Amino acid sequence: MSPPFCSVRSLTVRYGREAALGAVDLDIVRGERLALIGESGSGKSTLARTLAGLLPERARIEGEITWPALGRAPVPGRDIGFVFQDLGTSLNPVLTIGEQVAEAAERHLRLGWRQACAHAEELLERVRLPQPASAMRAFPHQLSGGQRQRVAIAAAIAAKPALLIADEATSALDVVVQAEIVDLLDGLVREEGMTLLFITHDIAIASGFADRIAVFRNGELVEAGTIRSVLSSPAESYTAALIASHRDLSTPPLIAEVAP
Ligand SMILES: Nc1ncnc2c1ncn2[C@@H]1O[C@H](COP(=O)(O)OP(=O)(O)OP(=O)(O)O)[C@@H](O)[C@H]1O
Ligand code: NI
Repeated sequence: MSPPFCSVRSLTVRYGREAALGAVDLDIVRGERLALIGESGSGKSTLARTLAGLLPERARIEGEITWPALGRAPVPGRDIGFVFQDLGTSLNPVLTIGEQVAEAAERHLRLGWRQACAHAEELLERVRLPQPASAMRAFPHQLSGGQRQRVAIAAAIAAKPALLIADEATSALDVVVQAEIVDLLDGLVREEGMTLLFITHDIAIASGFADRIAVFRNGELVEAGTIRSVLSSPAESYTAALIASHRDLSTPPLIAEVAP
């Protein structure tokens, strides 16, 4: 067996007195699409931010995170790309789409500005943004929410990160656009061989395309396993309740797809 991409051991994270994440053990397999699910406040984003080195300074971390497949500590932005939920804050309103994606390429790939702009346009094509050449000159407010999220994804993958973290990246979008973005992420990680950490509170979205699922509650990892095993025989009553609360999952065809 190849070494895990990332190995998390006894990870505890505190912002204040209480642990936001308590003694989490989790391996992330290279190339897998791992979904983190769980209700609001369960610690999903805390785990993602810890991996990406994006915790606030006052946060205290105990435990160990190693990157066996990488063989060194990841450089955030270059080895790990991050896409957030908030379509407003991840893009700068006063910079053009082209400038922001090119800036990411320039910074992480050490390209000259002209090359970075050419690369940015290719990236906009890769995320299937309509009319990438003219979109380069557009400002964020001129795009739809789904288009802005495509731009954020383009910036996140500019340096070809080994790990892409999407934290509720589709939650602010309507259902049809959500599905398009999930489809895009799925295609990109397959083509680029990226590992995807997909965070959602929506178990239906997670089960639609992820390989494995990790269920969080109150800062603890409740269970982790393949989508098939977790959906068909959840080990924990909490997971069973999450599944049962989702009508789409308790009715065909999804269960039929998942059942052995
Ligand atoms: N920057 C912060 N400062 C203080 N407490 C925080 C901070 N970020 C998160 N927390 C707390 O840590 C706990 C875990 O929060 P976290 O954001 O990781 O959960 P989550 O599963 O991502 O929730 P959501 O689905 O709402 O995004 C919560 O109790 C939350 O209030
Ligand atoms: Ni979150």
